[in-house]
Amino acid sequence: MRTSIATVSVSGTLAEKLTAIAAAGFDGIELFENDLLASPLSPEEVRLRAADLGLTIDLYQPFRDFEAMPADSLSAGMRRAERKFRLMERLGADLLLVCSNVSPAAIDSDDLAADQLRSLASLAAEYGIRIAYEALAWGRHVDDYLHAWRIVRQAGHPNLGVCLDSFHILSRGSDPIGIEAIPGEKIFFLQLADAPLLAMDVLQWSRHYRCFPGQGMLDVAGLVGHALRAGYAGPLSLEVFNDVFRQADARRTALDGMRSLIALDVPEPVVPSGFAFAELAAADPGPLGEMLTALGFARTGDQLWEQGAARIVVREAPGKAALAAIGLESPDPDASMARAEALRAGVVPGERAIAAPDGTRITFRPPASPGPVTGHVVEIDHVALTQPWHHFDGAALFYRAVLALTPQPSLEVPDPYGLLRSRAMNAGPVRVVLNITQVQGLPSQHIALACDDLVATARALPPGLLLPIPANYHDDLDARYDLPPDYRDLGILYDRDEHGEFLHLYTVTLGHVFFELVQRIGGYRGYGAVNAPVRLAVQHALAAGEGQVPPQ
Ligand SMILES: O=C(O)c1ccc(O)c(O)c1
Ligand SMILES: [Mg+2]
Repeated sequence: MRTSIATVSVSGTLAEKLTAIAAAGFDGIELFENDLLASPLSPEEVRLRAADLGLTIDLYQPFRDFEAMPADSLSAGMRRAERKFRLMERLGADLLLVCSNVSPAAIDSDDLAADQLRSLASLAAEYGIRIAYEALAWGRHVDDYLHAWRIVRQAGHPNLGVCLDSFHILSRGSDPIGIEAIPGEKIFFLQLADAPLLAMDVLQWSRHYRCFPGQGMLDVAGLVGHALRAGYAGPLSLEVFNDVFRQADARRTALDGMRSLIALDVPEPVVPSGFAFAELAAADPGPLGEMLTALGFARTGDQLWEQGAARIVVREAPGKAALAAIGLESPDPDASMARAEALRAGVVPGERAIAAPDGTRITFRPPASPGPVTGHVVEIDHVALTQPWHHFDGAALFYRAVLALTPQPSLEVPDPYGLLRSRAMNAGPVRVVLNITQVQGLPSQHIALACDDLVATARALPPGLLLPIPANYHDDLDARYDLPPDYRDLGILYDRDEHGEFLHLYTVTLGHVFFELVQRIGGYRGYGAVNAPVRLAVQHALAAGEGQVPPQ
């Protein structure tokens, strides 16, 4: 299918937007009026620029507050429309989006709306232009797509159809099945946007938090299916209003948008079945090796450390210690790689690996048998990756679309200097936690190792390896739960949910990485996020050289 994107979805001047959109491989654009108004390019120049870049102008928008107005404002509306039709001739655009009226002056009459839209469509026809009528979720009298369709049907003009927008439909909780009752040729345009589930005014939600399909929690793919079954044959067009995208790099955003459209279309994902390994790199790998030894790992190869099914590769490379790569076990590594490439993942030159947006290399391996049992570590429980704030939605889309992980709701965690947003993505035992940092944030990643007995593990660790946890934390824990005194003595953090309990502790940070040791008891599903503020505060204090928290 043809792909399109509204110019409002990416940052920059109109010229920059066009360049970024073309570079990502889109076929066309929805030209937003404000982008044109602010552009020094004439409509003819915009038309030429788009054509040179291989882009068609699929839609011009928005045209507001036209229908169902008192009779005396009709001529002003028609005059305004005629100017826009002439403009569209210059642009070479033949589809105008008309949003349902939000004006307090609008009259609650479908007959009037249909009559006036019929007049508009007749005038448009003289210019070879068609009108796509869209129900805004906050429209004054028309806020539902089926209502908009009833008015279009009543108007009965060949140059009048509906524009369906997944956000307006799904945000109101309307059932998209009704789309299948609309003849495909009367669906003039299909706009796609996802959104996180937020309890807020729908206009604010739409104008600030829309995101690309797969980045939020709406079933955009299901809605596209209904439109295709109705016979819709126009472009799949992304229309995203998002405060972060307005500031982020346009090329990156446009590529994310393209990836989200490809993901709607690619067949069955290849779901990874486990972690094959995590790879750390450091100019001086010595301290990493020492820490792994202290954690009970056996060195089983030149660069390989193993314990149970947990495998850590330690490589010498310039820079401070950092997480460089993740190996995922795949039932079909070649198919995983092919899917990643189809979804425009960057392939690392000379390697069978792809690069995640945060730079982490990802490779796919067939499942392997576990290594030696040398301690209580059983496997890698999760990997936590830090993302810059403006890459968060892009990263979520990458891990969901390319790696077939299922996103969990975002959590917000207070940090001494800001708020950390955290979102887990998982597929069975493969768990990746994306953490957003703020400017002052600590750019650290961590590997969480699952243990079968955390108390025994902690007892065996040499002093100085663990992050010291303030006594206040354990005082509060004691107030809430009746826990073994070992937890306080060993600095173990604790959480529970309706499924079970979670014990965890953290090592000090080496370069940009630290380890977490975790024990899940009875199906606990989370990641101890309630305890993250304590960890972050202690890490900040240590990084600021505020010395050691006094031993308890
Ligand atoms: O927020 C708006 O006003 C607006 C305008 C045009 C659209 O297509 C839309 O979905 C929303
Ligand atoms: Mg829309």
